[in-house]
Amino acid sequence: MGRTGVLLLNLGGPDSLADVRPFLYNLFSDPEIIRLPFRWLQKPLAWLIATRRAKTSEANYAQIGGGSPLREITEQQAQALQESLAQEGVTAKIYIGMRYWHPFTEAALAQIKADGIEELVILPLYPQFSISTSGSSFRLIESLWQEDSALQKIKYTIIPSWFNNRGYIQAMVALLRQELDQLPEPEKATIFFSAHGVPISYVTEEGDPYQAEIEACVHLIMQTLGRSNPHVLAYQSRVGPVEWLKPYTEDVIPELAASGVKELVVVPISFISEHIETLQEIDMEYRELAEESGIHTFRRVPALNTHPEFIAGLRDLVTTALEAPPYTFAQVTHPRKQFKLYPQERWEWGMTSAAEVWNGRLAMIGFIALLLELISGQGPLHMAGLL
Ligand SMILES: C=CC1=C(C)c2cc3[nH]c(cc4nc(cc5[nH]c(cc1n2)c(C)c5CCC(=O)O)C(CCC(=O)O)=C4C)c(C)c3C=C
Ligand SMILES: [Fe+2]
Repeated sequence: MGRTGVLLLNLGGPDSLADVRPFLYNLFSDPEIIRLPFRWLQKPLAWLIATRRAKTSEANYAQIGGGSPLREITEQQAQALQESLAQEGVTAKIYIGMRYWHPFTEAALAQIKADGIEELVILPLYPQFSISTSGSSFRLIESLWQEDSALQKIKYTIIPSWFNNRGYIQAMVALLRQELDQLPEPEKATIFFSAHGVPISYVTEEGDPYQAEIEACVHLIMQTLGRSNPHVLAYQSRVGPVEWLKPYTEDVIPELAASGVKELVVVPISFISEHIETLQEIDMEYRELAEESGIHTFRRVPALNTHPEFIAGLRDLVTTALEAPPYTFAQVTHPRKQFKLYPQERWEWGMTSAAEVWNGRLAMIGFIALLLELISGQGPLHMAGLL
């Protein structure tokens, strides 16, 4: 076996409050996060949204100590994974590639080349695949691969998602059980699975398997738990005006309270590390909402971080991937329809479906603007003397 490396992928988070705005700019510059018909619009719009959002986002990060703990926790996970692999006789160097903040994926790949890695396992730290997370990182790595002959010499394999991994499920269940058992009547509490949302169009139009993998994961956790607690699944962290996967966490909490639920145990389902969406959004915002709505017990299952069963699960994923035939970028396709899940459909001139949609939207905007101008008697066409 040649020199082996494992590349852990994650989203990244600001290390300090000063990093929040540039981090948001990087995030919104990604076409997998905001989809626009014209590439040239992406950066100016990213700048605008990052600038508008920075204040709220900074205040949220200030509430959790002034930055994201994601980098530190990921480093601990990398260390634990390296040790666990070594115990199984596998010598591997672990690299961290964040998508939107340090240590960036580009820097990790440069180090992988410098270290002369010959065999690489690419492991996203997202249990469920989404075009917006693992897909975005795969797209970036594939494009870097295509333009670099040194990278092309590395034998690589991808693990697209691992929501059904044994160690992961068992660790989730162990933590959930621990939390339930601290209640006077553990079997009565409602288990509330809260997943990070994505725009619904990713699932319905682009074929993102994210929702199906989240639902399958919830099913596996409940099956392994083997208890009859009532449970619900909802989606949190919505950004922007478009419709996201439903139901929304902030709607379901008061609905449950209104139906008489008094005890909630929240399971953050799409996150394996503590970060802003667990420490601030769930622990502060949703807790307050729950208490205001009349829920008297609100507990949150901790994120996995370096839970030993979870790390053992990651180790098994790596060792299995090293033994199996390589799984390549080209194989990350829609589970049933066999089209590639990333890169997203790019804007193409001509009679494409994207062109039809955008022509339709622009025509509607133009029609409404004309109508408003005719009703109000004011507007650019009047100014130009055309009306
Ligand atoms: C499964 C995990 C995640 C999915 C799916 C996801 C999609 C997604 N996220 C945004 C917008 C934001 N995400 C932000 C931070 C953030 N998101 C995830 C995970 C998923 N995102 C992580 C791990 C983090 C980092 C958290 C940290 O501790 O720093 C942010 C910034 C924070 C904030 O201002 O709220 C934004 C914005 C979109 C639009 C999206 C799908 C299209
Ligand atoms: Fe996010």
